[in-house]
Amino acid sequence: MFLFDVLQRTYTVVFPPTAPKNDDAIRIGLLGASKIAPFVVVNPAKSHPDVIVAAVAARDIERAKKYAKTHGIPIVHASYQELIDDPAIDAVYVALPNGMHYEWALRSIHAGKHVLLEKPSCSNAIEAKKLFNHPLTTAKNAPVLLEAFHYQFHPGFQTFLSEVRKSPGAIKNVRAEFHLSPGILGSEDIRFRYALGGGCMMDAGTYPLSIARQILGREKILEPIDVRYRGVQPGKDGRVGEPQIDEAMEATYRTAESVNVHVSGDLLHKGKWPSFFPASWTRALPSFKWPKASVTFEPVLVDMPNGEDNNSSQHFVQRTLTMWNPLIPTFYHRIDISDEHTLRQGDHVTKTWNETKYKTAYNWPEGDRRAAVYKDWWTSYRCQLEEFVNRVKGREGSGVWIDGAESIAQMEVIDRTYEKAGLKPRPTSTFEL
Ligand SMILES: NC(=O)C1=CN([C@@H]2O[C@H](COP(=O)(O)OP(=O)(O)OC[C@H]3O[C@@H](n4cnc5c(N)ncnc54)[C@H](OP(=O)(O)O)[C@@H]3O)[C@@H](O)[C@H]2O)C=CC1
Ligand SMILES: O=C1OC[C@@H](O)[C@H](O)[C@H]1O
Repeated sequence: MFLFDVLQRTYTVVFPPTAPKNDDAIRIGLLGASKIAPFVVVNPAKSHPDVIVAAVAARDIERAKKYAKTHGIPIVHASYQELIDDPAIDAVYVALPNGMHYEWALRSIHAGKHVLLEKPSCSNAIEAKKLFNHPLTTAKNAPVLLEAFHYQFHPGFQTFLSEVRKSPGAIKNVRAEFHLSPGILGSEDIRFRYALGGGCMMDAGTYPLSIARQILGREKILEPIDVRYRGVQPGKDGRVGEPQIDEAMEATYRTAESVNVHVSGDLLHKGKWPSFFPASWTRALPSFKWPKASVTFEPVLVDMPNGEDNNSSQHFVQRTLTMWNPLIPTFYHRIDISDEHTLRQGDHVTKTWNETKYKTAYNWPEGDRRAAVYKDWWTSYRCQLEEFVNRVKGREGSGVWIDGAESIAQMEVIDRTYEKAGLKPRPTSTFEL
């Protein structure tokens, strides 16, 4: 049954049912013939009655035409500006290099288009403040602007968060990681270019950081206390080796409440094989790791369990919550709720045992109004598109949203992390409007 469900969800993700389009469907244009747009917008739009992917623009018109043909997009524009000036377009998806997000999001809002903006929202916090606090963005009837942290829109991550909120004890440690295996990114990839806003903390690392901040609550300030990175070795795997680029990064933060936060990202995860293989064999071999987030709480004193009624004993429970695969949850994810029980007499531990419950959430809980709308096979991108459209249309939506203050706060931590590492925050665009 388990394997059948995985295969069925996966099949439906790849071949989604196509919805007939409503007359007032939102017409989205793609800025850039990017690799990611088919996953984030083109495929999810097929099953959405209120979205039509109407146009694409690329720097090279021939490339745009080819892309349009592959993905069945009717209009091709010769430049990004031409697309955002097209009155037939209501919204744009900005999947340009990070260093171009600020300028093209602002230009699009200026042209009155709603914007789905790839993460990270900008190159740094200076840009993020300018974008999200711009009078064009904050005006009463301003277009919708959303940083595309897709994983937050999936019921699986929201279920994990609600487990965090209802767990006993204060949060003690948070750990989150996302490591990409080699072979996914080419040597010329935008992620290895400083001028384009590249680096691991701007890419794979931005997710675990965002997840940790979601777990803690956005008002918590993360102060980096130890940041290490692996730079790109020039010439290695054909990469240019820019000195400001972090190919991998590990950062430890502390909050004012003394919570320890550990975030780890890698654009080229290699060599982490079981120790019975000699390290000299495996050092250069690609390795795979599931994206993961975990939270450990302080132990709390609870009632004695039945049958252990000893007045001089105390019963403590310490919880650890783990979410496996918060980033691509539709195929498979799991939430482990693990309670470590300890009976103590004074300083003496008399008994310990562990209880673990497992949860998954491919949809909202049964009976919840949202469960009637969402489908188990919806990817986090499809969920995100649903909420973007709900906002544009002024509908109620799931309640999950990422506002400008959140996007700014995320960029502020990224900047502080680079500074602590001894690297420069990513460069600020000179574009003004
Ligand atoms: N939400 C998610 O899961 C993911 C999000 N992303 C984000 O999406 C964005 C794009 O990533 P991805 O699709 O992987 O990247 P691509 O390299 O495939 O796309 C980037 C696009 O930017 C355009 N571009 C404009 N100027 C430049 C330039 N100087 N150098 C290179 N490209 C340029 C290109 O457009 P043109 O077609 O005009 O040549 C290209 O299509 C990034 O912000 C990334 O962080 C990426 C992957 C996953
Ligand atoms: O989801 C993702 O996976 C691969 C990354 O490089 C990318 O930018 C990210 O959004």
